[in-house]
Amino acid sequence: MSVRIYELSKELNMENKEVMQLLRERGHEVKSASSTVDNISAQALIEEFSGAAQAETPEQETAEAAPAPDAVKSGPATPKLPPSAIVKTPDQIAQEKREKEAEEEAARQRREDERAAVRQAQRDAMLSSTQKPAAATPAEPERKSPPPPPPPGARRAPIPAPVMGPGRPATPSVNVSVRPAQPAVPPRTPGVAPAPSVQPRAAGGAPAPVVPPASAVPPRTSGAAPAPAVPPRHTPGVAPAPSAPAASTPPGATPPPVKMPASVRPSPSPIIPPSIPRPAQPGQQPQPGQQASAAGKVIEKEGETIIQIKPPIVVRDFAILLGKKPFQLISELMEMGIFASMNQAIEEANAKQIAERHGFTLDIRHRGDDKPEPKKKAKAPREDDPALMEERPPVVCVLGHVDHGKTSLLDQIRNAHVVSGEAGGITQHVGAYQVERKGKKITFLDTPGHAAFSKIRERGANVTDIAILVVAADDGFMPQTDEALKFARNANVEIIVAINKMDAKGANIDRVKQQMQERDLMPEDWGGTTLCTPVSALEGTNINELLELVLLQAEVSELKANPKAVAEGVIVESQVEQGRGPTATVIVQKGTLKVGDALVCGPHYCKVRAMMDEHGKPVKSAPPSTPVRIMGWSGTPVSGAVCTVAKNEKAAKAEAEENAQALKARAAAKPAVTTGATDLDSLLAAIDDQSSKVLRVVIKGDVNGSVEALADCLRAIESEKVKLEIVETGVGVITKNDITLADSSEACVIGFNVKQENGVTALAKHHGVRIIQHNIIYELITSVEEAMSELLDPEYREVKLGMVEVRATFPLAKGLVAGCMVTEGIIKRDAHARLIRKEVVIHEGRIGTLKRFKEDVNEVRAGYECGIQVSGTHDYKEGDRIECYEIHEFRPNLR
Ligand SMILES: Nc1nc2c(ncn2[C@@H]2O[C@H](COP(=O)(O)OP(=O)(O)OP(=O)(O)O)[C@@H](O)[C@H]2O)c(=O)[nH]1
Repeated sequence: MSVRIYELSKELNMENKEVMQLLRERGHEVKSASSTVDNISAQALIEEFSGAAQAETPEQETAEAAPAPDAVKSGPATPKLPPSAIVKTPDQIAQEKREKEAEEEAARQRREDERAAVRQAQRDAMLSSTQKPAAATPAEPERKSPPPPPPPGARRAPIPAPVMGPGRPATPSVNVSVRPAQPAVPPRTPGVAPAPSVQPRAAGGAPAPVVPPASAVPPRTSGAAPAPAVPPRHTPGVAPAPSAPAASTPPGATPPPVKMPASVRPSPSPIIPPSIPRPAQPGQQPQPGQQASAAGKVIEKEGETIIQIKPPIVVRDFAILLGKKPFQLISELMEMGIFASMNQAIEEANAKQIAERHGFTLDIRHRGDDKPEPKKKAKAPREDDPALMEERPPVVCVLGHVDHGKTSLLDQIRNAHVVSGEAGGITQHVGAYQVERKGKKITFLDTPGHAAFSKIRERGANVTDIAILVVAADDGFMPQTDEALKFARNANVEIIVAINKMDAKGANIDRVKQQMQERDLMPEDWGGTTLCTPVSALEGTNINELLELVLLQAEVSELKANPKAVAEGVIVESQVEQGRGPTATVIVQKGTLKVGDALVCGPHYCKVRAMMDEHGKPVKSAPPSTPVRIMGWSGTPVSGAVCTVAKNEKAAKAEAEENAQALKARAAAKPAVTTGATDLDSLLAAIDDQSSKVLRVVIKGDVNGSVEALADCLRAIESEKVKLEIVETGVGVITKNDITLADSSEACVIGFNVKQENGVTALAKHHGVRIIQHNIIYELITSVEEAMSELLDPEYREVKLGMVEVRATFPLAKGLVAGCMVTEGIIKRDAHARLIRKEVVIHEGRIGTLKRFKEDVNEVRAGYECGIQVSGTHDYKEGDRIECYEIHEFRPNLR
């Protein structure tokens, strides 16, 4: 219920202005005479002033109490209304209604503002209560404010307590004001006056000034005294004494819950429930692990004191965390040129700087930073878990100098006849085979011995566990034996030396052992650690002993792999097979490869269509150390590359495409060769380079490794006169496409150990493309060198044929003929001739006429006489000499 001011004025018999002034002094927000005031306040005013008014005008009361004479006259007496009753006209009611609606709207707005202010105040109070437990009561909303002191001279009625919501605790004393559940302060019950708000008492015991309405009070900030001009006595760490209430407690009112002298009052800590972590006191270094502020905390981690805080970093919160007083932080900020109030946020960089200055590490936790990490899936058992490892066959590589008997040895071991099938009697690519000895498998790699295949040999060494170094007993260590030893050592594989050809004439096993010793390969029987045995691949002597040594070494090395791991293998060789497409020989290194698996190897992928062993027999699965030939590749992967099993064919294809893109990008990123000449020398070199001849080639080979080896050999041809440029390399038969490519790039086709597709010869003839083919690598290299030198311009050299001496001259119809004696060599008709007189060449021409007696002849040898006529002259004299020679064309040397 509320009362209009003009009604109240009437009631009080006062001017509207006076009443409005009175109400404003009491903290009411009144705008006009039609503003309302709550019933209780109105009642208080009435009680306060009506007595005075009565005392001043007693007759007025009588007049009011007695019915008006007019009323008596005009009709029945109007019912006597209580003095506070107000009679309104319909217009007044309508006007009032409109005003009420406007008022309500304004009030609603005000309430929202107030609520926001209260929330802020509560937050502040919470912080300040944790920081300054005995701080003064927070600002109360307007309606809770005690009335202002009455004007001097005015009679005061007892001031009623502010209206409180049901169940709302009375304004608590000291620091518990914001904790509604504080049991020490009972809620106000109707009819019982609550304890008036306790105001901080100024030093000296003067009554605390009245707190102005909340709207007039700026939001309270932690550490700052509330609105009163005199701040409460307060020293950090010492709880300030609660001040006495401003007015004496009314009878029946609940006494303030905490009211003790400062000397005996306990420190604020007991008031703080144990569940609320004790904050750091301002100016006191916060202890790690202690929650210093609702906005953050200080923790100790790995010797570092870390402040964890959520943005925005408000000065007050930050000061608490730093163990500083807010004003100290504010002044520090000012020194940095930053002006911020306690409630303002500062930038993260500045906060970091300050934190570091005070020996803290600032950990700013942005939204989402605290999110718990997604739970990791249960760990799958590690592939390299020793418990999952199983024994696997050793992969053995046979290395050695050319013709020292590597293939013969393998041949003996597996009782096959590979040697006879090899072109030129040399191994030209890697074969992989598996043999069994005493129920245990051994995987063998047969590597080529020719120098051109050093790369393949190196690769062979890299994928093996044990290297058998074959040294011919009659030849000893040779350059490629040393090279093979280097590969084996680099690949960190165990070395077993097989001294082959022990049957051969001139075999000297001790000499080989001596050489082994020199190479730090001390044989076991000489007190060293290198396993070594003499063998004869030809006669099959000691082959079993050699296999025993391999198994012994494998046992010592404890070769194991997880057959259940994701399969992975190394490409030993790849090729394009007719009717099969690209195939690759792979040695499985871990896991078990199965038909249907999807593989990825660099830019190529494969859905394993079929797998075959070394005998061409199909196999369904290949456990570790098994060599298999795999069908289903998208291309020919590079030898030595690792292939892995992908989730499915789609994934393998996508990965391969990604790899291809990456390869392209890498190739594109390679710096372009600049031809810009910087000085005269380089300019000349550039001109020379441009004028130098180039042989472009398209290389086709039976297998990837051979093609690679051939390409390496061709690149190694050194010539300053002719350069070799490889346009394309490929595996498989020479196709029409190769011819077309060669034609468009003015290249020739080099085929190694491959056949031609039908129609290739005709197409090549048609386009004038040259095809150079051989099954033996070194012969092919020689042919390519010849083709290169053919590009060079021919050189011409004079070849002297003979010499004649002019003995006489004979006149003929066509002029003089020189009668000569051939003194050396041979004189040929049409040959070049030089007429020399007294060591001076007087004429050069050709032998036009050559006669023996009267007959024309083609040639006359030394010791015979002849008649010669040199074209273009008849000037012959006795004693002249005629030199006869030919001009021959020569192919210049490549180097
Ligand atoms: N006397 C004798 N001759 C052997 C023995 N082993 C191999 N040979 C001969 O040595 C020659 C070369 O044998 P290969 O097995 O082709 O030698 P390789 O080391 O495999 O040669 P590349 O394949 O070119 O690397 C052949 O003529 C063999 O007959 C042996 O134990 N005793």
